Amino acid sequence: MGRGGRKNKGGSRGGKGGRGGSHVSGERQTYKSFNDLRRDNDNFRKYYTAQKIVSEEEFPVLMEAMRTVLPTNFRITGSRQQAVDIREQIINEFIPYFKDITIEGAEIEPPHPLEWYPNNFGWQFTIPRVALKKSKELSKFHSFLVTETEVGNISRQEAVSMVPPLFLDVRPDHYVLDMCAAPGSKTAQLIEALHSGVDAGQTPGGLVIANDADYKRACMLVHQVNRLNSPNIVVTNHSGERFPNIYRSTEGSGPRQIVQFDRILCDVPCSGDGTTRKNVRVWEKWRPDDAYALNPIQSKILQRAAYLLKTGGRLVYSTCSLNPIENEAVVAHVVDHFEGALRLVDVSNQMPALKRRPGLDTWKVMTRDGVLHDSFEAMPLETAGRRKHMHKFFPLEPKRMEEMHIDRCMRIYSHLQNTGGFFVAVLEKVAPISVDEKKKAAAEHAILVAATEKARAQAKELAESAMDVETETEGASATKRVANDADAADAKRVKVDIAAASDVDDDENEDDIVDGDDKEAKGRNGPYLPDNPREDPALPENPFVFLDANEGELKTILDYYGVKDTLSRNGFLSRIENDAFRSVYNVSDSVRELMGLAGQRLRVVNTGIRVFSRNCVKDAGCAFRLVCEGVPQILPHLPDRCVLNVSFSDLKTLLEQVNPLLTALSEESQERIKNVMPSSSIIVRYDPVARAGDAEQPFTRLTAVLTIPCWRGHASLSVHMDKNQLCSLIHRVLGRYIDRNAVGGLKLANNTRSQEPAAEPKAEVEAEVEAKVEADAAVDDEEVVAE
Ligand SMILES: C[S@@+](CC[C@H](N)C(=O)[O-])C[C@H]1O[C@@H](n2cnc3c(N)ncnc32)[C@H](O)[C@@H]1O
Repeated sequence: MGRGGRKNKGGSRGGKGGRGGSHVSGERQTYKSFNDLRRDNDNFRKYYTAQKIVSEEEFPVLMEAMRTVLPTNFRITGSRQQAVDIREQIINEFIPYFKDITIEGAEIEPPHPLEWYPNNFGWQFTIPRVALKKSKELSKFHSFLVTETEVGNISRQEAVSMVPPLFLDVRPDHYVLDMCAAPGSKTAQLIEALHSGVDAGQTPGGLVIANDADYKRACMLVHQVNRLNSPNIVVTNHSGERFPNIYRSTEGSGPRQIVQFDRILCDVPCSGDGTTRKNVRVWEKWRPDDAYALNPIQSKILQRAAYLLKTGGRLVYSTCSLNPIENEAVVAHVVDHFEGALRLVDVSNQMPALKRRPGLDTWKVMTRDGVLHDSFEAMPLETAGRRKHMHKFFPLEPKRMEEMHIDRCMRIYSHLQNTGGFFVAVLEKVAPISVDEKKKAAAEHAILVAATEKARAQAKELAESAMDVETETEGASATKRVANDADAADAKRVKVDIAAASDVDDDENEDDIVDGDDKEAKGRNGPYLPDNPREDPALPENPFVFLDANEGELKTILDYYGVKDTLSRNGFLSRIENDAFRSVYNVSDSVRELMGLAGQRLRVVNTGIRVFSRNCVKDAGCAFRLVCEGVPQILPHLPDRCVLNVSFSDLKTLLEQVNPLLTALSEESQERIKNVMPSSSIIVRYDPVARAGDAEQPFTRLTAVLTIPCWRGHASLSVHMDKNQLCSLIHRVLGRYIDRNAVGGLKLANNTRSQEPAAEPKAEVEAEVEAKVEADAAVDDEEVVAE
C-alpha cells in the first residue's frame, strides 16, 4: 500500500492519505532521534544513479541537498486587498529587524522573495521551521507568521509545492477541480487565482471544487479554505478516480452533457521520496517497489481527470516523488491511452526563473531484490507476471516518447534552488476523448501475449538444456519447476488479459462517458447509486439546503440589514437541524448552479462563506449577527447605515480597549452611531488613504481599507473578531507584536474605563448605562467564544 493510497477508499474515514512521511505514521516503532537517522539508502542511491536523473558529478550534490533540513517558506495570499501591506510589512519591518539579530554569534540571513513567484508574494527564510519556533530572538517574526497564517493572509507551504497551481493558469471564470486536495495548500492558491483580478466585493464567475478521498482530510480542507472567505468553493469527498459525473439538464432527448472543468489539478498520492528534507524517515523506509501500488491509482486519477476536462482545458499532474514509475510512466501511458486527445504543453517560457530539468524519456524498473530491468520484455517471466500493471511501469517505445515530448515534463531537484523534489506535467486536452476501449484493450492484450510467448520460449529453452544433462536429477527437477512456473505465470497472465480486455483499467466510469456524451445514462432513470457501492453516500453532517430569501427567517435577516438586491437572492444556504438553522452561508451563482445540477451526487463536506450567525443576545434587533469571515462578501451590498467610517484614533480605541464606551469615540462617530439600532451588528470601516492626514496615524504603509465587524451595544462598541484576527490587525495597525493569548491583557491595560476616577453616586441614567455596558460585555465574551 503506497502512501496516501487507497487504504481508505472512497468515503474512507481516518487513515493517512498524504504524501511523504505518511507511510511511517501509524506504525508503532521505537523512533530514533532525527539526528541519529541514517540519511542514505543503498537501493535509493543505486536506483537513481541508474536512472541518470542528473549527471554523475551532480549526483552527490543532489544527495547532499536531499539530506539537509528544509528552509521555511511561505506565501502571501495574493488575492487579498491587504497582500501588499503584508509584503511591505516584511520588507520594511522584518528585514531591517533581522539585520540586528544574531543567534549563537551567527548573523541571520533575512527572508528573501522566491524569484520565480509572481509579485514577490512567495518567500523563503533559510532558518528551518523548528528553529524558528524555538528561537527567542525570532519570536516576533514567528508570532507574525502564526497569526497571519491563522487568519489566511499567509500560507506556510514548501516552495516547490507552490509550483503546480501556477502552471494551471486559473482565471476568474474557470471551473476548477482539485482532485486530491487535502490538506489544501494548493487549493488555497487556486482560490486566490480565481479571485485575483476581480474587484473587491465582486464574485468571480467560476468555482473551485476541492476533493479528497479521505473524509478526515477533507475536513482539514474546510479549515484551510475557510480562511480565504470565498463563496466559490465546494469541498467534496470522493475517490478521484470515481469523481461523479454531474449532468447538465438538456432539452429534448439528446445525450446529456456532463459538467466539465477548465482546469484540473491532480496532485496525486505518491511515495514522497522527494520530501527527504522534511520527512527524514523516507530514507530508511524507501523501497524500489514503493511505486508499484501507486502507479495504477495515479493513472486512474489522471484518466478520470482527462475525461472531466473540457476540450481546450488544462490539467496539471504533480507528485513530490522523483520516481519515473509515478511520474513519466503515468503521464506517458495515459497520453498514449487517449490517442491524441491529450498533449504535453511546452511551458519552458513560463516562470523562466524556476530551475528545472526535463522529464526522462527512458528509465529502468527495479525489483525489491535490487535488480534493475531495462524492459518488460526482458524481465524474467516470474517477475513480470507478478504485477498486473508491470508493463506500464516501463517507458513506451523511444519514438512514441519523443513524439509526445515527454521531456516537457518538469523535474525539480533539491539542489537546484534549495527546495524539496517535485515532478510537474502540464497537459492540455486538444480533442474530445473517443477511444475505442475494446481496441485499446486488445492492444494491451497483444503486448501481454507477446511477453508470454517469449517467456514460454525461454522456459522451453531452459528445459531442453536441462534435458541434455539427464543424469543430473536436480537439473531435471529444475526444468520441471521452470516449466510449471511458466505455466502458472501464463495462467496468471491470462487472468490479467481477461481483466484488461473486459474493463480497461477497471474504471467503470470510463464506459459511462465519451467526453460529455453519456452513452449509458440515456434511459437510466433508477435511483441514484453512489459511484462506489462501498461508499456511504451519507456524510455525518446534515446536508446543505438552499433557503428561500422571500420568506421566513432569511427574509427577516435580509430586511433587517437592508441587504441590497445586488447580492443574488439564490445563494443562501444552511444545514437544517430540528427545523432550525444556526448559520447562513452564501455561495456564488456558479456554485448554486452546480449544486443544483449535482443534487445528491456530490458528497459535499462544506461550501461557501458563513455570513450570518444566530445571536445569543435576548434583546438583539435581529436574531442573527454578521460574521467576520462573511464581511468582505456582504459589505458591498449593505446600506450606509450598517457601516461606520472611523478615524485612526477611533480605530486605535477599538483595537486597544475592551468594549469601549461610545463616549470614548470621536464626536463624529458618536453622532453617526446614534442612527444604528442598539444590540446590532455594524461594520467599522477605516480607509488609510482617505485618512492619510489623521495626525495619529503612525504607519504610512497601510494601503488597504480595513473592515471590522463590531457589535453596537447600548453604551459601547466592541470588535467582533476572533483573537487571531485581532492580533493580525494590532500587528499591522499598531505595530505591536503580541500573540493571541496576550490580546486580553493588552486591552485591559489600555482600557480607559478602568482608569476613570471612582464614580460619585451615580445619577440614575449613568447607572443604567453602566448596567448596559456590563450586559454588552457579557455579549461580547459570549460571541467571541462562539466565533
Ligand atoms: C499529496 S496529497 C495532496 C496534497 C494537496 N494537493 C496539497 O497541496 O495540500 C494527496 C492527497 O490525495 C488523497 N487521496 C489518496 N487517494 C486518493 C484518491 N483515490 N482520490 C482522491 N484523493 C486521494 C490523500 O488523502 C491526500 O490528501
